[in-house]
Amino acid sequence: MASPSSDLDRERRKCTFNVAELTDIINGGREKTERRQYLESLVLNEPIFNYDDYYFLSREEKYSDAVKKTVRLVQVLKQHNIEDPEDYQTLLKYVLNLNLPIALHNSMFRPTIRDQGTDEQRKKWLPLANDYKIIGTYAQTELGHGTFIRGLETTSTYDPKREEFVLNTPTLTATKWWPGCLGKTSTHAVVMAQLYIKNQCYGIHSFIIQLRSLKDHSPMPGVTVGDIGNKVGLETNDNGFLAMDNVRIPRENMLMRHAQVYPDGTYRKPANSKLVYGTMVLLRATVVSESATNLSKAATIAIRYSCVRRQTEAKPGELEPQIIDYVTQQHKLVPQLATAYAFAWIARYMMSTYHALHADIESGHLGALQELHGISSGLKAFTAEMSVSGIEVCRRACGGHGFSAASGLVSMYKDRLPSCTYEGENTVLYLQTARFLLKCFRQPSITPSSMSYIQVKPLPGARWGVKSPEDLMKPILLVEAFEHRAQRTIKSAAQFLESQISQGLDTSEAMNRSGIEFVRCAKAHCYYFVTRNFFQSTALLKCSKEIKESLLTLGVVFALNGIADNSGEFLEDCFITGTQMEFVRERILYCYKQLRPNLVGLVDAFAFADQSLNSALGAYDGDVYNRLYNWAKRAPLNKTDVHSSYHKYLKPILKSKI
Ligand SMILES: CCCCCCCCCCCCCCCCCCCCCCCCCC(=O)SCCNC(=O)CCNC(=O)[C@H](O)C(C)(C)COP(=O)(O)OP(=O)(O)OC[C@H]1O[C@@H](n2cnc3c(N)ncnc32)[C@H](O)[C@@H]1OP(=O)(O)O
Ligand SMILES: Cc1cc2nc3c(=O)[nH]c(=O)nc-3n(C[C@H](O)[C@H](O)[C@H](O)COP(=O)(O)OP(=O)(O)OC[C@H]3O[C@@H](n4cnc5c(N)ncnc54)[C@H](O)[C@@H]3O)c2cc1C
Repeated sequence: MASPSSDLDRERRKCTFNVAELTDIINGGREKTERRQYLESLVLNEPIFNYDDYYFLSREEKYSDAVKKTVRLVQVLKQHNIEDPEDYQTLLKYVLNLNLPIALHNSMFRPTIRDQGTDEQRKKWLPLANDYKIIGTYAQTELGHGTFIRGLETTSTYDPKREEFVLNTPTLTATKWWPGCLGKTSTHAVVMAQLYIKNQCYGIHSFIIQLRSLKDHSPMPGVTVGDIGNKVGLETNDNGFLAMDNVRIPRENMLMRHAQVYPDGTYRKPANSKLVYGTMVLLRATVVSESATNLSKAATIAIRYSCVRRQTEAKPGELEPQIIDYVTQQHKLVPQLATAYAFAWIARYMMSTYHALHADIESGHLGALQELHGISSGLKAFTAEMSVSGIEVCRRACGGHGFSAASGLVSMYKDRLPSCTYEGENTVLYLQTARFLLKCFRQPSITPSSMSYIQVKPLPGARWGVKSPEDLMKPILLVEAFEHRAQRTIKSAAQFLESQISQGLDTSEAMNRSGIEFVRCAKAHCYYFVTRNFFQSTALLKCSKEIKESLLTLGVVFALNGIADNSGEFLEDCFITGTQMEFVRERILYCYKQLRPNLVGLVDAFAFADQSLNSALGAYDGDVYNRLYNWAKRAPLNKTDVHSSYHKYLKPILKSKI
């Protein structure tokens, strides 16, 4: 048998480009790589951030271990004056392989105060939060409602005599349920509740509530709080429940940047009622980036492993091939790698669009709200869905060892799975994007330039300009296919909706009946958007010819697999012919061959530290079998040669006479 390490060495020698150059591109430049290396150096050598036996821990031990790591992380951040959210995100992405029990503090609690608090409120709360003197979460979802925010039942009633709000959980279904870090960690929460003044309801607003004493962490009077119990994954997180019984807070604890309640109870409404949903939009944009990172990790593990794993001699006595040389294996993994790159590029687009449009909104240009919501909803759903299913493809591609916790892919899959649900259930978000697409379809004046393609009506009888398999290497033709599909499905969704209305259905019923068409067009739009962005961004890169070629070929794989997997949608109106579809399949195979020598280089370029992959199958040196064996020997069941259950249960039946 060939040595696994020499297999990876050989792969690395075959790579046609400079891996470090590609790492810089992925990180966003040499300076960013150096910053990342500096941040890594702060934590990687600390024993506390060791994850070797993490997969053996119970739920409670995992939570406790995560709290310990969190506290040390906070100390490191303070010690080195690290305050930039980008640095924090880099540490989470590349070094710390877990969901912290302060995830919601940094990703939602602080941003909500920043975006929805007045200057005075920011001045009061942010220093406390930034210094981790308080730890907060975002408590919106209830037992009875998650998607339909307007249906939340928690109440916050203004008492003008004492200038206080009184918060209540009036029913069982009003109990807050799911908020991350709520159960055991957080001392405070931004709670979303229906605002009542003088018996009139003004809808959902945000309030800061103290959950636990800052002296001994016990729940505050009137607050019932706890962990909701075990889940599929995210064992380090104490997703919680919260019920409030006449919890009084000062008037100043309502976040009043957009809407105000004056001491006498006068209410001033926000310029747009959706401003209160702003933090969710930020998190949806962040999920795009998380989806890219995690799929990159999964592809790294599965591709390295597939280069050291050998199986099935072709002829008796011959060296068994590396499993990566089976085209069926390439057909599982190369599309995941291509998707990981496509998502890394769209994540960068999403974050810069978020910052640009968020700045517009801050300066009062509220039209940007719709655009940001329309773009981020669909991309969150699309990337979460494909990333989660891609991680599972990678896991299965590792055969039996993919089922071992030591693969790192099991916990990754379980922890990423809820990204399809949290921050807006995927179907619901696709429907939101579809609404926006249809609005743009009807009203050119509100169509952002990034979506102007919607205004071009697809020509009936239009045909794809591909004449040969070689034509499929031309980005312009690939993007054209996705553009056509998106235009056609948006138009067809609009027509479907109109047909339902003309049959006499009211608007909401007609919208419901059009839901499947809506989701179809939103997905088609997202595939187009990501493909176009991939080729546009790659074309702009200043890099070696070899890197550009590899990236373009990955883009072709992403696009061609998208066409092959959704072939019905391209064949339906005869835009693509059966012969062209044969070209597509032929070219996919050709691209796999082109990319084969560079597969390890393309995953090495992500430069994940072994610690962050925490995988016996995917470590840089490829020493898979020693790692698996040594890991198994440390398993709690192997602490003694004879397990206590032998004495308790087995022994009597083994010793009993038949
Ligand atoms: C070193 C220092 C460090 C420092 C750091 C400092 C800070 C820096 C931070 C940096 C972060 C770094 C951390 C990274 C770590 C990441 C870790 C991740 C951990 C993840 C944990 C997981 C967390 C998970 C958390 C959660 O899960 S939190 C809960 C999430 N829950 C949902 O997402 C509910 C979904 N449901 C809805 O979003 C709505 O309900 C609904 C369906 C839209 C209908 O909404 P409704 O109100 O009914 O709407 P309608 O009245 O029908 O109106 C409909 C009309 O409004 C429109 N419209 C609806 N919305 C919006 C909207 N937004 N905007 C604009 N318009 C909108 C709509 O287009 C329509 O327009 P039209 O077509 O009519 O013109
Ligand atoms: C791990 C995890 C962490 C979370 N963290 C937080 C947190 O920190 N803070 C917080 O407040 N919440 C949190 N949540 C809650 C989360 O945001 C909600 O679960 C999510 O928004 C989905 O809402 P739901 O559970 O009500 O699903 P439901 O809306 O009940 O969805 C069930 C089904 O109904 C369908 N459906 C619902 N409405 C419609 C519609 N209008 N049209 C078509 N189909 C529809 C959905 O597509 C889905 O198939 C978390 C959830 C999880 C799983």
